[in-house]
Amino acid sequence: MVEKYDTVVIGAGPAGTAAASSLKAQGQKVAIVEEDLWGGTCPNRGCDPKKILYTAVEAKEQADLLAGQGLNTQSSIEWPDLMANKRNYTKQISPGTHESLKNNGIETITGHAQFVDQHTLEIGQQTIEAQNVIIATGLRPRILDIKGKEFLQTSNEFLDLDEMPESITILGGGYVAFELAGIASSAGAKVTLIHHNNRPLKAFPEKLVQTLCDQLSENGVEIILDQEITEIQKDSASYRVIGNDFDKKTDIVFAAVGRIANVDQLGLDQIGVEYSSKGVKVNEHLQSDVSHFYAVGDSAASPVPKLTPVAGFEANYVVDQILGDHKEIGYPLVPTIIFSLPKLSQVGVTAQQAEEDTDRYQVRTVNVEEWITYKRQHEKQPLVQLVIDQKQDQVVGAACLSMEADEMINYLRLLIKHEYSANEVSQTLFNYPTIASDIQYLY
Ligand SMILES: Cc1cc2nc3c(=O)[nH]c(=O)nc-3n(C[C@H](O)[C@H](O)[C@H](O)COP(=O)(O)OP(=O)(O)OC[C@H]3O[C@@H](n4cnc5c(N)ncnc54)[C@H](O)[C@@H]3O)c2cc1C
Ligand SMILES: NC(=O)c1ccc[n+]([C@@H]2O[C@H](COP(=O)([O-])OP(=O)(O)OC[C@H]3O[C@@H](n4cnc5c(N)ncnc54)[C@H](O)[C@@H]3O)[C@@H](O)[C@H]2O)c1
Repeated sequence: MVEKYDTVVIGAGPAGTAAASSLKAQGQKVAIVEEDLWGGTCPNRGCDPKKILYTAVEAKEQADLLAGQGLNTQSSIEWPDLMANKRNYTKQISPGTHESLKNNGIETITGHAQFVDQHTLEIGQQTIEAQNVIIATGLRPRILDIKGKEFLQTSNEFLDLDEMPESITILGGGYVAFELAGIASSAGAKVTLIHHNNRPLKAFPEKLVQTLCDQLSENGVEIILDQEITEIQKDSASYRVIGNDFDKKTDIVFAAVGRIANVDQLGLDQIGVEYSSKGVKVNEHLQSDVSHFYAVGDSAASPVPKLTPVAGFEANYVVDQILGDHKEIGYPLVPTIIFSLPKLSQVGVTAQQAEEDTDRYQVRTVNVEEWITYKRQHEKQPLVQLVIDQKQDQVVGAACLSMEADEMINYLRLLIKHEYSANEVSQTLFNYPTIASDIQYLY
């Protein structure tokens, strides 16, 4: 007999598990299908393991800045120990997530989901039916279609390296490329980052990106711009990375050139659900062309950055839709961050957007190097950029390059969202001297 469910969720990452758990809690009969690791990218091969590695390199970099300033330190990264620390965390994620879904009364099915018709899907030998479908299958790393592409590795392998090689080359100029470059360089590798045009991290302000690149270069990362790589060759124990006028030997090559949606092998074509490499085409209710098929998180071609908090937000929104709410989705302000060395984060109206309407917006960039927060840490050229709406006399956007950028942008996000005026900020008392108290001097 074919088992029937109210909702089937495909993919057990942050988006899928959040949707399945909420629907079950609301009394639905729910199944969730996962073909690989329960918990998905973020806790197994993304944010969390990356942050464990980053925590050690961040501590090392901060200690290095204080060397000779009263801190005796000879810190270095013991990669195998750090990797053991990471694995100790990640090893319990998949079984733990699976167990918790089962304990919540959700039917968990391991395997690759494939649609037979608009209500029926097969997972191996098993066939199930569902009234509603939520696609939450995430993204996978894009591999460049070049000669020798079989030699390219991805962030998946980087985050599970047994040893840090002497030299590594990273192709790409986005989130992953800059985060891996910082970690590997701090762990002692000679890192080369190769980007195909002259504007890496193009969603972030040019001045801050340029300063980040300068600082990485000073710390030994070779950043090569405007170089299209056409071939990877294997040379006994190493590789050659080859471009038009470029040829470099390296121990390992990573492709960090974007990610593509895992929606091309679900059998969606024959049932009329439209998709592209960006994900399932969705309307403002996160519904596909087939109205009972929803897509959430990384596998939805929605107009927002593909991040864990966004995945959770979209999952909760779709749960409400399925349970009968019909309002259009309205996204909150989404802060973004690159965990590079230093961190680069932004929120709200960007400097690029501001430049398109200079009557309305003013951009103010402040070098906060002399401020106590940064002086005591001996940070080099920390920058904060504010975008001010001159008509409303309100800060509407912010970007920050510093080791404090994560929390600084979290605070600024709240002030922007709640439209705090400079006067209100000056009337607010924060612990001093902290990142929060710095904001009073910025406003
Ligand atoms: C290296 C790296 C670092 C990152 N760091 C951050 C960070 O610091 N902060 C942040 O907010 N975001 C970060 N992200 C992004 C974050 O991981 C994703 O936005 C988040 O995981 C999206 O969740 P999701 O549930 O949509 O997709 P995923 O977490 O990718 O989950 C999708 C799941 O679907 C499964 N699946 C796919 N196809 C099928 C199928 N046919 N049948 C069954 N199951 C299937 C997959 O195996 C996977 O488990 C990072 C990503 C990477 C790669
Ligand atoms: N801290 C975080 O929140 C975090 C960290 C890692 C990943 N992520 C998520 O994962 C997604 C994927 O990250 P990503 O870095 O793989 O993709 P990305 O889209 O951020 O960057 C890809 C980069 O590769 C470049 N590129 C494309 N083709 C190239 C080529 N032939 N040679 C060299 N460079 C080339 C692009 O111009 C772009 O700069 C991010 O967009 C983000 O949603 C988030």
